[in-house]
Amino acid sequence: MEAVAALSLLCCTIPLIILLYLLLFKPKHYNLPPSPPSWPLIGSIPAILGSDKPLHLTLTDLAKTHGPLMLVTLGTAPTVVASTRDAAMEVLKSHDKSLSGRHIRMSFRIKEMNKHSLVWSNCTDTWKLLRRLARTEIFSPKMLQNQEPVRERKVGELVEFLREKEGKVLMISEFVFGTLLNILGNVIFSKDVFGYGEKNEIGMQSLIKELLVIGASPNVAEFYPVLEPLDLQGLRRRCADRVSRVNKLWESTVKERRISRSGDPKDMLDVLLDNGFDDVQINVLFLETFGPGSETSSATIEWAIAELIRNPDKLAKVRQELDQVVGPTSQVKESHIPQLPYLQACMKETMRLHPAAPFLLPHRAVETCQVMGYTIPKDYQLLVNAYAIQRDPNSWKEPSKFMPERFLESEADYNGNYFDFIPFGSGRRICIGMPLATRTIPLIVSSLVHNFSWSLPDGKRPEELAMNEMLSLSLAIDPSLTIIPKVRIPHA
Ligand code: HEM
Repeated sequence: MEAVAALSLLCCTIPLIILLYLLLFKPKHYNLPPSPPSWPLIGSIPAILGSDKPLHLTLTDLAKTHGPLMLVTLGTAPTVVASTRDAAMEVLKSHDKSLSGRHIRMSFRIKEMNKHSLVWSNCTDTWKLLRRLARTEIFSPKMLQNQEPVRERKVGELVEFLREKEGKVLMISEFVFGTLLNILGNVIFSKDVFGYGEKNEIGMQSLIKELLVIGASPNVAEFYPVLEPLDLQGLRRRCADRVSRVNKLWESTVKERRISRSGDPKDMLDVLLDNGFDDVQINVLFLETFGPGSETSSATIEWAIAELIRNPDKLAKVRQELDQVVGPTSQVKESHIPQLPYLQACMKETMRLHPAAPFLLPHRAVETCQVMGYTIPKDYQLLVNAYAIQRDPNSWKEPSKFMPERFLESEADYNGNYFDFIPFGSGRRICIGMPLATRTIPLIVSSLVHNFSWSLPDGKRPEELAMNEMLSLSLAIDPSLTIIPKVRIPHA
């Protein structure tokens, strides 16, 4: 009797469980993009872990088998990856609005922050206001021009510091990162935040670096979103701690400016105060300028120097152009950059081969939509594989080679209209810092090339320089570049 009852219970509950599963988890009638083999609960993790390569290379390889739009389920988290120019155009142009949401990284899900975030929020009215302020005021041509002498001064300080280190082995990214923080500090609130030497250091560099490292650490909740509230690895808690410590570093600056604000806006803080932003909003926006602005630019500069060292003939061409346009004993100014086409081609070629954000920032479908004949259900995460696109042999001749010349005759620019080349993204979420980055990065690289010749430690030859990639929040060279400066231009 009991057996019969148990059997009937089982017969009733199994279909119920299947029905619930299909209703809750299985999108019906969806023609989802092709996927590598996927199993319940683990998804395509074996296909990803089976490769010993970093994620951007594994996904580039998988796309060769599964196509330009592929579905990769990591644990239980479905992610659609777009890996060709046409797929990127569909995601970032044709379906820009539907796919413009953000998938917030689990470690950055700090309530107070995300509410006011520019980077992680959907395209809300506040986000639109912030983008407008960024375009028309904070990074407007007028503001950038007004701040030009400060940026040149900050790069001059870097050059002076490096002169004193002539003949020493240096990890160049450390000082470039500090210089970028100072440039950003002056864009944000007209102050330096990094000192070349321990006694001048206020701790901003280490806090920002720690925050980026913690944020980039693998978080099990990315694979099993249901675990997110538990913060099992304590990553969100540690991020929140660094955020509150870094906020304290500019607390008094904001307070003083609230009392003494007057005249035309001269930096980001003035613009935010003029538009009625409160302290919490200001903290979030400062952090979202220091964070994405420093790490991406620093990685790009390091790659550019590494490529030029590895390619002495290209380095010689950059030097020759600088000697002609700037003069052999003068310092580079931002106003020289438009007259330096070969340098600009080197910058583009660096960002093509080594995009600092190889998947852009993660997008999210805000509504279900059809892309290239496949369905992308609401809330699915989307990655645009800029790394694969910018090395696609269908678009680029000898795609793995550093050939700046290819950009001399090309129309390709950073503006997101040329879908083979999207280091800053495209569409409504295109990088807001692009006008600043495209001034600062060539200024720093050209100043380093013009003022110094560089050699590698231990007598290593240029062709022996390893160009291994490491993907954390940005795509970085691994190990960090160490070089020895030799002064070319005596004191100006
Ligand atoms: C080499 C330098 C840089 C690169 C390669 C870069 C790249 C990117 C990319 C790929 C995106 C995402 C686009 C998308 O999701 O479709 C982005 C977004 C963003 N970037 Fe940059 N970036 C750089 C420098 C900067 C700088 C200097 C700042 C600030 C001063 C900045 C601030 C931001 C912000 C706030 C966003 C989020 C925009 C939004 O979601 O609406 N970036 N950047």
